[in-house]
Amino acid sequence: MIRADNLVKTFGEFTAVDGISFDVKQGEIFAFLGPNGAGKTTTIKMLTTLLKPTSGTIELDGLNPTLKRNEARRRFGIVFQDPSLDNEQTAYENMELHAVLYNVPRKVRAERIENLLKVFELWDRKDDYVKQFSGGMKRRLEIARGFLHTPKILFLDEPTLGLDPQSRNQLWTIVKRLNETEKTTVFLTTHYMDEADRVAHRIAIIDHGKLIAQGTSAELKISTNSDSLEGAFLSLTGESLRDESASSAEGMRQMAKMWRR
Ligand SMILES: Nc1ncnc2c1ncn2[C@@H]1O[C@H](COP(=O)(O)OP(=O)(O)OP(=O)(O)O)[C@@H](O)[C@H]1O
Repeated sequence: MIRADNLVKTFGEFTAVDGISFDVKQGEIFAFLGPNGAGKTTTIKMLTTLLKPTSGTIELDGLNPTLKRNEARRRFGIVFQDPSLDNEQTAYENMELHAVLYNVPRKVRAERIENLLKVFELWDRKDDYVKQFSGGMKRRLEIARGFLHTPKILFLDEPTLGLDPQSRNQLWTIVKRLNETEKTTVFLTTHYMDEADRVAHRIAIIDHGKLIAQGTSAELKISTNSDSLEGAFLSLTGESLRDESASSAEGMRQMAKMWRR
């Protein structure tokens, strides 16, 4: 469903993504796990036609998104780190606008919005302004919106950043359920190992722009002789996720991202 072959992205002299290849099957939840600055967002931007690869090829549902940009775009939904909801509109209005933009047929629009708002436990708040929502509710609404046009693939870039454990848990439970019922392929990035371990069918570990391992959580543990994903990660990278031993500058960057929500 998603195939990347020897994908490279350079910014001037700097190589942010350094020759990565992977294959995501239909219906799979695939996690890109890596520390801040590893190249996760750059990869997602290339996969979703927002950045042009320096070299390498991408295939999305059999299409080359660089050549068939609009056709490819119709097949996926994206939820980025930066919030894109309109705070001055209600939850329902945000959904409706997106449905119109993505040509969700008028006949099914209302039903689909109602279903998704119910699944994401926001139906009873549908007429409230988004500015009154908590961070967790906003994230749920963004992801509900991402599912609206029945995409074949949903890209989620660090969707749980800044959420409390309960909201993270709730969000993943819902995404997993939709992955099962709608068979949506999910490509997500995270730097939380427990999330990748719990949610993803397969995990790719990225660091300094390179994929250093990929497989199921069990495969990664076996190949590194570790009893946890964290142990596997440490064994593969020789370091803990940089975020966990964050420098003060990195800490501030994380805080800034959270407050922007
Ligand atoms: N437009 C750009 N120009 C120059 N450098 C960039 C640009 N975009 C990203 N980078 C650099 O590329 C590297 C990878 O960034 P990227 O955002 O892909 O990392 P990430 O793994 O998603 O991290 P985070 O979790 O912090 O978003 C970083 O060192 C970043 O500073």
